[in-house]
Amino acid sequence: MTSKTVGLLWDATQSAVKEQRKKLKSQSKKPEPETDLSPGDTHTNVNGHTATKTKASAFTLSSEQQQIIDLVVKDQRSVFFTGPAGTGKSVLMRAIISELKKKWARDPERLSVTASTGLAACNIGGQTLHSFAGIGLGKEDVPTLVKKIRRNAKAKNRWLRTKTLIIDEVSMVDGELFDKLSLIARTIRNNEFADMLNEMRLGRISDHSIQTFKELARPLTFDDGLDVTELFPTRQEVERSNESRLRSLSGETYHYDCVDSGDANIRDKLLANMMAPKSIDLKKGAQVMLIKNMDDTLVNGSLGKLEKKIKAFSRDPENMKDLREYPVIRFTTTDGTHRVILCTPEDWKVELPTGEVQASRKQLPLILAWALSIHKAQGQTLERVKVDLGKVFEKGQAYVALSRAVSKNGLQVLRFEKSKVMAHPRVVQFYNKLYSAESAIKTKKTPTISDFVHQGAASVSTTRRKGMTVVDLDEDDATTAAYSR
Ligand SMILES: Nc1ncnc2c1ncn2[C@@H]1O[C@H](COP(=O)(O)OP(=O)(O)OP(=O)(O)O)[C@@H](O)[C@H]1O
Repeated sequence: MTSKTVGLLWDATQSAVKEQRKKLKSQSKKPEPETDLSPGDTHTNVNGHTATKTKASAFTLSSEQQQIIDLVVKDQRSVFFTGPAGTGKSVLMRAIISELKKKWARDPERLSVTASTGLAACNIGGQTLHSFAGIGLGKEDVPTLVKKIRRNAKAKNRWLRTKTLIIDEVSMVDGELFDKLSLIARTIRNNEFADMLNEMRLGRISDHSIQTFKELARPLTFDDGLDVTELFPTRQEVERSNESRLRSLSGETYHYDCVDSGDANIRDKLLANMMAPKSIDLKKGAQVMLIKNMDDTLVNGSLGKLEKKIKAFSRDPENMKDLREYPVIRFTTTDGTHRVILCTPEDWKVELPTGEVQASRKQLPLILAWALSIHKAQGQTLERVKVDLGKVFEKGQAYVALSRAVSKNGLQVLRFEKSKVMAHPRVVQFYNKLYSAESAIKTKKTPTISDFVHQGAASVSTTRRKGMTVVDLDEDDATTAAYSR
């Protein structure tokens, strides 16, 4: 074998690949002495290992092989590794694949194992690069190939879902094809939804984006029995919606009150904006949202359904005698799988900068989630969102609501109108006043330390303006800017 590529190497140009090939030729003629790899190296040469050649299962990987595995698996670097015959490239490749399979065990689509030829692909249990890419022979130009891939749901999904791409025998991939693949990757993996939101934020929404938003009026259905969360401008609308959905469920209501502590004179005020509610009513079948990060896949914003309640001790060591019934929730996790969790009360604290706790609330980390207020949704990212723009939204609120969605596939928009989503003119003005750090350096005199020396209260703001752009937000701007993140 002559060469391998692991990782997303789409930024390599044809000339860079040629350059690599030249290097490889000279390297395989005259092997270099073994060198240490620094974590920053992404192009590495596998030199001869000293370990005796035994069965794959019987030997340990050399430190050089292990370093390359770490670069790929832990550091997630784009890595090109190669070396003369018999230096352990295939063994290393198998080890990398096995580590990556473990890493993506819950989401196997994230790893794509490919090779330039059918035989090589077979050897590593993968598919050919052409078949992964869905490009046939790949002779057409890039726009035609992109259209071809977009028509093929499976191929498109592979391009979108893959996080790590392995290409074995990469030296057999023609440089021109490599450049085409790089361009295809950039075109297909480009996040159209992020661009649409950005246009909205800057007040320059294109006709194409308007049309795309209008197409999002279609209803969304999911096979895990969970519904979209509808975002409303007011709390009253949220309560009405959640209460009516809860009433429509039959069965017993489970009521949970919070336990607040802290100075009674101020704690209500301090805890007023807390996500965790003072009390919550639940029923079997209720749609809920987790409001705390539990681990990597169960996060603030995860949606779930109440399955039942069971008797359990509170996790509070002081309340070990508190044998209460707590809800068991079936959550859909960030990786699309399901987890069934017993939810017991959690703590939320309001602290002074010194760490002193002023008030705290103990409550289940759950809220009803058929409906949510824009205010509470701020700062959340949601997999499934419904926004009816026919309702009254304040300037900037519609943008916040729509930008809560992770993707347009999980967003339903009713009664879309361009005028409803445009940013506040003052926000647009604010963004127009900004320019890049690079141009700031080019056009402005570089500040010296004397520019920052305090020269009396009255001169502070003008002194600061010498070297950098300071855009003062008055209260009004600050509010609208906060709404337009
Ligand atoms: N860490 C190791 N310790 C001991 N033996 C090893 C180690 N890595 C590889 N080997 C052995 O070295 C031999 C060559 O390894 P391998 O087939 O991976 O090399 P290669 O670089 O892919 O070679 P080629 O380019 O010829 O296909 C094999 O017998 C393999 O079992």
